[in-house]
Amino acid sequence: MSRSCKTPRPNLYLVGFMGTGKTTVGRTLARRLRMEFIDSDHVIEEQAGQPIPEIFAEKGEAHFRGLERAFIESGHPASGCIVACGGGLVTQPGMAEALRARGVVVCLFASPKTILKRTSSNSNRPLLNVPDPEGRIRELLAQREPAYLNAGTCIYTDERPFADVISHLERFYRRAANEYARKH
Ligand SMILES: Nc1ncnc2c1ncn2[C@@H]1O[C@H](COP(=O)(O)OP(=O)(O)OP(=O)(O)O)[C@@H](O)[C@H]1O
Ligand SMILES: O=C(O)C1=C[C@@H](O)[C@@H](O)[C@H](O)C1
Ligand SMILES: [Mg+2]
Repeated sequence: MSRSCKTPRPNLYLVGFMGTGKTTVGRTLARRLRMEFIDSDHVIEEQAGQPIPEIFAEKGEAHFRGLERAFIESGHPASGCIVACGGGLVTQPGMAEALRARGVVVCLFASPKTILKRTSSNSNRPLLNVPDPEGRIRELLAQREPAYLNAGTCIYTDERPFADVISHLERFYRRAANEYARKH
């Protein structure tokens, strides 16, 4: 607990596919709840001194997944944070359990069309830098869907104003944080 004994602040982990809003939603909610905001992608880039596309190109995806695992296991504070996780982080074996042991987990969802629209304006996602990004999104989403569904409570974000997603998440977190504190 990072604030007061009356206010449990377990970490909130936001997981889900690229472009579902983990970073933007997480940053805004953290400001509102006065929690620290951390983005696993940003921490990894900072520590590696390289942007993610370069890490993928020079060291490979498996190396990047190892950095994500190290970040979760020992690279961030134990409470008081909203953690936007990289899109593939929770799909690694054992990672959903590791997140649930450390806090509240919410998965943001969106349809392939929405994801395509939200990710098309930047090239910082090496897995989508391919000739047919929509096909790649569909393929990866189908592979990953079981892992996302198993990770935690899901919130659908299609056609949903940003403010709605944030208030829904805030209500859910307040309830889940109390429950988490009772159990831990
Ligand atoms: N509910 C929403 N409605 C409209 N646009 C949204 C919504 N949520 C996020 N966006 C927009 O989608 C884009 C991608 O969002 P964001 O970078 O937060 O996704 P992400 O889940 O963190 O992706 P990644 O896994 O690649 O880091 C941003 O431009 C953001 O403003
Ligand atoms: O979905 C994924 O596998 C990824 C999502 C991004 O957040 C980055 O973590 C990276 O580009 C890989
Ligand atoms: Mg992000």
